[in-house]
Amino acid sequence: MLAPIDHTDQSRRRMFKTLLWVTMCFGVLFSIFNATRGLWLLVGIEVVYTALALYMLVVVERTRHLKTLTIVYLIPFLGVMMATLANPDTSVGIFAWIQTIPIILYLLLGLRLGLIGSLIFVSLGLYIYTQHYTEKNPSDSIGFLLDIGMATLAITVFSHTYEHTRAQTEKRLIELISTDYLTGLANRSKLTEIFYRERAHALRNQSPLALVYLDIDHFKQINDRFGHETGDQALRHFASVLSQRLRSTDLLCRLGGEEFAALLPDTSATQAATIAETLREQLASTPMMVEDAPLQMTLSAGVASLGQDGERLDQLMSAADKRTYAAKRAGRNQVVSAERPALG
Ligand SMILES: Nc1nc2c(ncn2[C@@H]2O[C@H](COP(=O)(O)OP(=O)(O)OP(=O)(O)O)[C@@H](O)[C@H]2O)c(=O)[nH]1
Repeated sequence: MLAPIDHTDQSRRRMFKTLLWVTMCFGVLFSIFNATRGLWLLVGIEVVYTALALYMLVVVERTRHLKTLTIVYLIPFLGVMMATLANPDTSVGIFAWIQTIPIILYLLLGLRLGLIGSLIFVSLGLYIYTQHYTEKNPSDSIGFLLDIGMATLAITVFSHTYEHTRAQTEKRLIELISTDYLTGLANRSKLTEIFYRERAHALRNQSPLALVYLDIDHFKQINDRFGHETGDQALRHFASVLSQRLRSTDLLCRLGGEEFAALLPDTSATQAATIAETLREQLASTPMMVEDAPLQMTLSAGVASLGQDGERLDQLMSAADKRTYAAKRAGRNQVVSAERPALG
């Protein structure tokens, strides 16, 4: 049995941990450095922040609210950075750190928050710079401001483009690993993921949840008689006919070969058997055209429901599979459920 797909962004978690380690190391170094210069307020802030980074490192691995935790950490992080920039005793070279803002924000928070955060904090950093240095040495500082402003703009554009491409690629990959290439339906791994989501919803709301196994009858004969290409076409036909009859909240998926399953939220076993019966009739009355002649397909189905047949997906699959097998043995082209035994 496949485990549900974990869409938690592992790369962001890793990136956040890297930032925490970097903050801790620099926190220690800067606090020693600032202590030697007698900047005790900064030393205090850096020590507290290093301790916070250490605490976050402990919780980051198991948190389910990674984005919130990241924002909670980043706001004081950027606040400390701004306070350091604003301190007239720090050197002008400290402004080079402004360039790390877009990289950190895009990699940790994604496109929208990355852009908003970068605009706010980069502008603020450059504003602080103009307040503290332009007046002291106007000729040097304008050039420096332009250099650092342009370099930071370039880094922001690169970070934005990189994050956009990465997010698109990730979306496409998730689509690919959860879709059956032949029919375009969801595949088994998507069913696993959606089942656990729907089960949580059903348990929370005390609502029913049903699973229907659907198996094309004598599919091998289609392959043997008309060839594999037509067999593939028959699978697509099956998927298309059944999809049209189901609700948008139902999930039809191809388990493999000529076996399919439909996950029906808010549906009792009795209702699911009626729906499966409708699907059976619809398929039988919608033949596929092969070599200009109609080819009728039929299906055998087995119904299982959450609670009655178990709590886990493998238990429901096993119950539905057994009932489908009973339908096959009883002559095919029929639906079997706990209340509706095989006929024949
Ligand atoms: N064309 C095509 N055939 C496939 C695909 N996957 C599995 N098959 C074929 O599906 C057939 C399944 O045959 P069986 O398991 O005997 O099932 P059946 O002929 O439908 O018989 P019953 O289920 O007992 O009614 C096999 O011939 C497989 O080669 C596929 O992706 N495309």
